[in-house]
Amino acid sequence: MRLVIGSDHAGWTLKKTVIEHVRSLGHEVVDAGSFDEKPVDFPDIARAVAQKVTSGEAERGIMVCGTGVGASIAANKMKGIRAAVCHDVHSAHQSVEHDDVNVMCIGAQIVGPWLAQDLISSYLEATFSTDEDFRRRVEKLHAMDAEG
Ligand SMILES: O=C(CO)[C@H](O)[C@H](O)[C@H](O)COP(=O)(O)O
Repeated sequence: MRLVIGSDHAGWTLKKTVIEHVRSLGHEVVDAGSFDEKPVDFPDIARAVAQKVTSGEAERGIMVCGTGVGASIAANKMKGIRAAVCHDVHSAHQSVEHDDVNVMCIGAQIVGPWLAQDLISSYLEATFSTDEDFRRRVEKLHAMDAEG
């Protein structure tokens, strides 16, 4: 899978671990920044991550900020994005299986590198269910996007 991965300054250190882990699982990474510890506004990086997902340049995204909250709010402003903060393994895979989440957000001030790697493995192994209930619900999310 091709993934776009971004962070703000608060997530920058964890992003390096995330990228290494994703590559070790055999996935391709597009690095959307940030590239150092200089303060950067999370909406700018979340926008770049979201655009690479909605354009098809990447299949899914991962965003790391301090809490994951700002990143998920920002990414969800973009049409076609279903972003979620996932700090437990169950949410990391169910968010894809049931909700077709395409940007997972992690808070570097909340989870350590080992849990982050488990979250990412669960997220990447999961696929969207073919169950019609889940498909119908996500169709309703698409309809909400279209309403603006
Ligand atoms: O967690 C975040 C947004 O939800 C950000 O990554 C920042 O950590 C948070 O906004 C605090 O900002 P600061 O510039 O790092 O003090």
